[in-house]
Parts: sequence; C-alpha cells; structure tokens
Amino acid sequence: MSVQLPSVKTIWFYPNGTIKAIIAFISITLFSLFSLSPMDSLALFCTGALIAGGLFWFVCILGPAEQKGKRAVDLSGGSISAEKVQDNYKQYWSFFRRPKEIETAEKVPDFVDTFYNLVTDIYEWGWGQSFHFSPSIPGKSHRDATRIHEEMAVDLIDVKPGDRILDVGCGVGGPMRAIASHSRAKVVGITINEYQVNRARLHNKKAGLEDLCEVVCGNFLEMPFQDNSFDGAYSIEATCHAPQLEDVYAEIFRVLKPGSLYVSYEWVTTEKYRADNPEHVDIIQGIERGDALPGLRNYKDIAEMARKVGFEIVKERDLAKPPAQPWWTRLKMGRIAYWRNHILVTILSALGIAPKGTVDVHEMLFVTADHLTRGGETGIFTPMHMILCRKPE
Ligand SMILES: C=C(CC[C@@H](C)[C@H]1CC[C@H]2C3=CC[C@H]4[C@H](C)[C@@H](O)CC[C@]4(C)[C@H]3CC[C@]12C)C(C)C
Ligand SMILES: C[S@@+](CC[C@H](N)C(=O)[O-])C[C@H]1O[C@@H](n2cnc3c(N)ncnc32)[C@H](O)[C@@H]1O
Repeated sequence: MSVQLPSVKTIWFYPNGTIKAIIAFISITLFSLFSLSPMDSLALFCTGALIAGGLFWFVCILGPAEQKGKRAVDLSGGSISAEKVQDNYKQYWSFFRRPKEIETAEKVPDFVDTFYNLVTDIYEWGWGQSFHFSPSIPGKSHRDATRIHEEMAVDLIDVKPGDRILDVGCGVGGPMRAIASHSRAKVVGITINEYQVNRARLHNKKAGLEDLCEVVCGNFLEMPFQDNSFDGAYSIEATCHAPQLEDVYAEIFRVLKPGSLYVSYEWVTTEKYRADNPEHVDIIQGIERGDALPGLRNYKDIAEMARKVGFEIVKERDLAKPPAQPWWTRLKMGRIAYWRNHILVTILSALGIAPKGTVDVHEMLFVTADHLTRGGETGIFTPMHMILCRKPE
C-alpha cells in the first residue's frame, strides 16, 4: 500500500499546517521560557514578539496584495507547466529582439497568450480581478473606483436588462461581473488565453453570475460569433494588443446589430508625446515591452481607424484628463509592497512552490510599473482614451 506524503506546501501553507506551525512555535517558546532565568526569558519573549509583529506587518499590513482570489503560494504559469515557465519567459523576450517584420503580426496573438499565461496569477494576486486602471476618486477605495470606471462603460453603450453584449478581451472577468450586475445585460466575454477562461468561469460561478456571464476562448481578430448578433460591445484596455486596430474594430463592427454602440478604453500616446525626445521613447518602449504590446498608437489614430471600418464617432475623450485624479497613484503607492512581493516570490521560487521564472516575470512587472508611472506623470501616455462609436442603422 502506498502512503501519500503531504507536500511542504500542505504542511506549511494550508490552514491545517499553519495551526501545527503555531502549536510548535508556542511549545518551543514555552519550553525555552521555563528553562531560562527570568531576565533571559523576558528578553527572549520581547525578541519573539518583535519578530512576530514584524513578520505580520511585512506580510499582512504592508500594502496587502488583493487577498480574495489568489495567494502567493498558488502562483502558477497559467496553462504553461511549471518547468516551462522560464523558457516561455525567454521566448516572450525574443519577440522584441526580432525586427518588426510583416510576419510578426501573425505571431502577436500567440505572444500575447504566452504573456497572459505568465502574468495572470501575479495580476490577480497583486491587483485584483480587473486588469485595468481607473482614475483615483478621493474618499473611495481602489475597488470602488475600478467598479465606477467599469459601470461608466456600460452606461455609455446604453443597454437594457436582457440585452446581449460583448466584452472584447475580458481577462478573468472583473469588469464583466461588475457590468452584468449593474446592467442585468447578458455579457459574453472573449479572451485568447485559456487559463483566463477557466479563472473567469470559476469567478462567475462563485459570484452566482453564471446565467448572465459567458466566457469564450478565441481570437478577437476572428471572432466565433455571427454577424449582427450583439446589442452592444465594450473593450477595456485590451485592443492595444491588436497589431492592427482596424482588424479588431472591423470584427466588432461585424458582430454588432445596426444602431448599437461600442465603447473602448484605449492605451495611447497623447499630444504631449514627442518621438524625438529620448526620455519619451524610453518610457513608451518600456511600456510596450512589459505589457505585450506590438506598438502603442497615438490618440489621433483611434477615431480614424473606427471610421475606416464604418463606425460613426459619438464621443471621444481622454478620461485621465482633469478633473480626473491620477490613475497611476495606486501603482506608485504600491512600490514598497512590490519589494515585499519580490521577496515572497523569490523565497517561494527557491522552495520550488512557485515555478522557476516567476521571479523574472515579477521583475519585468516591477520595471513596467515604473514606466507606466512615468508615462502618467509626464502626461505622454494614457490607458483610458475613451471612444464611443455607433454602427449606423
Ligand atoms: C491593461 C494591461 C494591464 C494593466 C495593469 C492591470 C497591469 C500593468 C502593470 C501591472 C503590475 C505591475 C507591478 C506588479 C507588482 C510588481 C506585483 O508585486 C504585483 C502586481 C503588479 C502591481 C502588476 C499588477 C497589474 C498591472 C498594474 C496591459 C497588459 C495591456
Ligand atoms: C489587460 S487585459 C484586460 C482584461 C479586461 N478587459 C479587464 O479589464 O480586466 C487584456 C485582455 O485582452 C485579451 N486579448 C489580447 N489579445 C487578444 C486577442 N487577439 N484575442 C482575444 N483576446 C485578446 C487578453 O487575453 C486579456 O484578457
């Protein structure tokens, strides 16, 4: 008969293991206290209390990672097996080393898929279930500010309960759930990444929103949906991954019913961006490399692409412009917590709990957080250039 031994992970990280560890710690402490002189006992007790307090502050209080959803001990490489994470990370970088040839455009969806296998768990753990930014709102939490930004999208496309709407590039479905609850519309999300599909379905089930939210794995450049089959559509910080914006816009146009609306929050360079300024170029290239972007577009190109595929432009505005408060505050404030996360990821990876390569991926995100913050502070980049379009009747 074979005996199933518990893994290190089971003993030390699951509640049962944690209780055993606490009991062991208390027993050793009590034993030491009783076998030492009163002064030594007091010193030992104070040191122990200081270390425990420090650890508690470091792990739980210092900018806690989003606690619902993912834990550091569950970090994985998405659909990539643990031993291949490091190779896939190297493969991801090789994309940027090649010259931008025409054939590269065809490889973009695969490269984006690899990227999301590598980052999805870290995003969920350190940011939450909505993979986008939102302007900060004084007196409101980040979670509330995120929800308000998402609800604004569905309010703009004017949908009714029971309507069928499309979420283009839905991630693990944070926006989809907020939008379905707010509007009571049926939301169909599409993402290229199979791991995200599974995560999104799991979250939908847990939230009791399975009837309103459906998730499909597919490429938004060739969507598996019929012509004229949606009452509205939105994309939140997702179409920036398309090598040609007009290709994804044309697909959205095709599946929308005539007269219905589409809103997008686009990642773009602003009017302040200067291609002859080396600092600007460095920031934008840093954003492209750390966020799997085939090339950031300028805000001026967005409406042109939308018109080219047949849309009428109803509204266009950078939602990051004043009176909106900075969207990068949360990113900047989290810096000390990122160091804490980095130490955690390094330890977990060394223990073999997180896949090798997780440290590299985390470091890449650390660097991109800085480029994004600089993009926001200089005003040369926005992740929320909003465009509202209508498919003519
Ligand atoms: C729309 C896109 C993603 C936008 C954001 C959700 C993510 C962009 C950068 C990400 C992060 C940077 C730093 C990470 C940190 C080092 C780690 O400890 C915890 C997670 C981060 C905060 C992570 C979270 C998600 C981002 C903010 C793109 C890809 C088009
Ligand atoms: C930054 S995430 C945003 C996710 C979601 N909109 C949110 O705000 O949480 C970008 C999303 O676009 C999806 N995506 C990128 N390229 C895609 C493609 N060619 N086809 C389908 N989905 C794609 C990614 O898989 C990911 O889910």
